[in-house]
Amino acid sequence: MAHETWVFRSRSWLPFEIADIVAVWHEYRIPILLSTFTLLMIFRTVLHLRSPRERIFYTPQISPPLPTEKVRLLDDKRVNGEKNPRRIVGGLKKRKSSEDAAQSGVRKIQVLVFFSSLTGATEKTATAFTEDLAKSTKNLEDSATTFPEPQLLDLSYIDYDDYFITPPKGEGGTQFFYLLLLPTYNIDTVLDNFLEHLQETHNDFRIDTAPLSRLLGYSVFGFGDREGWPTEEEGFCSQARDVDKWMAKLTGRKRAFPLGMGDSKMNAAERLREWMEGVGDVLGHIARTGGLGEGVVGSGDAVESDLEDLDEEDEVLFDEQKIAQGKTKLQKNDVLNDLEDIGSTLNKSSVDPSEPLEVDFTSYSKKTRPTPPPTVKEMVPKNSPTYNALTKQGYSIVGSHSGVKICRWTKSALRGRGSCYKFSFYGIASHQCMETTPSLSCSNKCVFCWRHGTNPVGTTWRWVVDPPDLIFAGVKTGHYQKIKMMRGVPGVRAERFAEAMRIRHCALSLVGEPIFYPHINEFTAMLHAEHISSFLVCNAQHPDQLATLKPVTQLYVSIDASNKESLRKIDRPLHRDFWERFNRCLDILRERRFEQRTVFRLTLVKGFNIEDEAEGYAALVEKGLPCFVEVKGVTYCGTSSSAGAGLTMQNVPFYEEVCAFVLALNTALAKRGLEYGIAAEHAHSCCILIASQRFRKEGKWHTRIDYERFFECLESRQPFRPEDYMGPETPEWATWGNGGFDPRDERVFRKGKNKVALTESQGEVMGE
Ligand SMILES: Cc1cc2nc3c(=O)[nH]c(=O)nc-3n(C[C@H](O)[C@H](O)[C@H](O)COP(=O)(O)O)c2cc1C
Ligand code: SF4
Repeated sequence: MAHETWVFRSRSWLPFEIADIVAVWHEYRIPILLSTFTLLMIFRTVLHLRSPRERIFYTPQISPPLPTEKVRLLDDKRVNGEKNPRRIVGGLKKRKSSEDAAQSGVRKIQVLVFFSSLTGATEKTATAFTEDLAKSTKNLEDSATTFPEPQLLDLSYIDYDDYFITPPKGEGGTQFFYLLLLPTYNIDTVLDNFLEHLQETHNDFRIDTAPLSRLLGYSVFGFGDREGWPTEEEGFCSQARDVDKWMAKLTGRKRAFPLGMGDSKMNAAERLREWMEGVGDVLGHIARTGGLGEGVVGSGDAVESDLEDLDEEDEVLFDEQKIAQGKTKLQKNDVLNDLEDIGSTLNKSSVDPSEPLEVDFTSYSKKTRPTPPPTVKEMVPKNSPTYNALTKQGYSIVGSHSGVKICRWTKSALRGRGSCYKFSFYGIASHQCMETTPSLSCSNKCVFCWRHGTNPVGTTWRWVVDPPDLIFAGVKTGHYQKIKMMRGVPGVRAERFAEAMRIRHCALSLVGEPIFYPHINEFTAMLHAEHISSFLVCNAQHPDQLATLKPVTQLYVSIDASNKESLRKIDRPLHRDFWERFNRCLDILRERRFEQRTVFRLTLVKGFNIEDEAEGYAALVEKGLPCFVEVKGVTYCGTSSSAGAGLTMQNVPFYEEVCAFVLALNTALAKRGLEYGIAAEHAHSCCILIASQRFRKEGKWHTRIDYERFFECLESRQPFRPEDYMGPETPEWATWGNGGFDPRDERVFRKGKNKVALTESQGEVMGE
């Protein structure tokens, strides 16, 4: 009854009956339920997509920094080097990104110094190091960048997952930079676990192979003991080297500075100081630019033979842009294309028609002499094929007619793999040598010239002349830039890298003819003012310029043949009076032999200038009386131009053939009563040195140079003789009969080369 009353009452004010609703529900409930469910799903999806995604790994916030002691107390799980199960935790967490920092306009760079120590030496050093670092990073701060105090973290106490699976999440978009100071132990220590962790992380298929790529960079310094482990092969600093390798992989090759290594009983403090300076420079660069900067495998040298030695995984590429673009190895190789290939890609028809034609003003009659072009143009304009070809080959073009490039020996020396023959003969450390030219143009087209086809030729200067200070500053910048690019290359030694940041020698011989440049004397004066020695090579075709050249440390003329016909065939000179010019240059050299060290450089090409020419060369030596005669086998480069000149591998002499020639020349010189002798050799680059007896004292050769003495002599403004800056005795290993390879360096044979078919020297490509 009560129910009826309620129904009745409802009826009185509702517009429809409840029974109707029930009926509707029964009829439409399935579509209603389905549409409600669909709407809910859409709503949920929209919400999900709009909220920021988070990676599944959890790592704690790291700011404010935890002192080492606290870290130790919080986590003593690893005290005995025990390995804990890997923790991978899921969950949605909003992460602060580095964009926050960008938004606030201030970049925060947190340096974390990791160390490990068993007997306490590394811990002590790392503590002092971190304190010093705190001071030096403060000096790098400006309104746009701050460096929170570097943190010192003991690898025995931290949880690796917090730092070595992904970088920690810093507050306010803090970015991280890792430094690792590590001893090496050939017994089981925490470092074995650490290395295992790095390796596992790299190989874990659930994790990105480079999960630490968000780091700004990293660098490792190793402590070892050379007394027990004298060489790297025997285990010197082996664990630091391994960590360095794994970190390269995990960070996506962000080795910010080369691995440093120090002998804790001998030189660790000094090596660490150099390494710290280098790391400081890199941090400064990051503070200024936000990144590690440009860099490619090697230096971009077209003759990048070293590349073959690099494990592909070890290659280092700093250029973030390139990484972002995902450049393939193929593309990179394309950039580093071989000189040879580039030479051939520059087909003859690609000569820039806008460039003035070569004109030999010296040999036209007045009547037929064409009028010179009215406007003075640039020798190598930026939009010319020559510019593109040269830059592709790894040259940095400075101004409009100068170039700089680091040679393969410079790179080899940076990696402790030997310097060029000039170290054996004259004490030039290749990693401190800059190869450059103030004139990319030349007046010969030598058959063996591997730059032929890409460099401009001409007999007179008819281009814009750049001021010497512009060239000097530009080539130094270009050289240092290329050295810096090497800092992430595996095997580069920190101490050599640090030394390389001070140029001590300049080889003016790269390509073209340096004395062609009208201000060559001002340019060499600038080198000397900075105590950079000068080795200048000229092609014996510009006697007037040679006559006015001021003393350089060592003056070369290229002697590519012993007679006129042979010279025409091999040098293919543009000057019609080339033989007269050549002879005048020899006369000038003879006059100069008591003012500076003079050198004949002979490049032997089998089938062109070796056979039966020893006598002819002896006659030339008698004419020029150089202090030294460098004899070198030609290097085959396989360019289309050399092939076009009929040059093949058959024209490359074996080292034994070069030795036989040198013996014949030595005999021919003795027959003429000339006082010379075979002083030194560098079999590795197929090069032998004949020296005047003026450079022999008490039965020992003194072919090396006292560079500081040279500058003293120069600065005294008094006349001086080459003997005045004669250096110490030529080292035993460099003298004739001993091969000439510095025993302190590691000898590396190029992979895939058939050592039976090629001599070492044939397999190597000379830097110049
Ligand atoms: C048992 C033992 C093994 C070592 N093994 C190596 C080694 O394989 N290679 C190396 O270069 N140094 C080796 N060392 C030298 C240490 O790495 C070096 O003394 C280091 O400075 C020690 O640092 P720490 O005092 O921080 O532990 C070894 C030293 C010891 C005591
Ligand atoms: S090859 Fe030439 S440029 Fe290279 S290190 Fe030797 S002298 Fe210097």
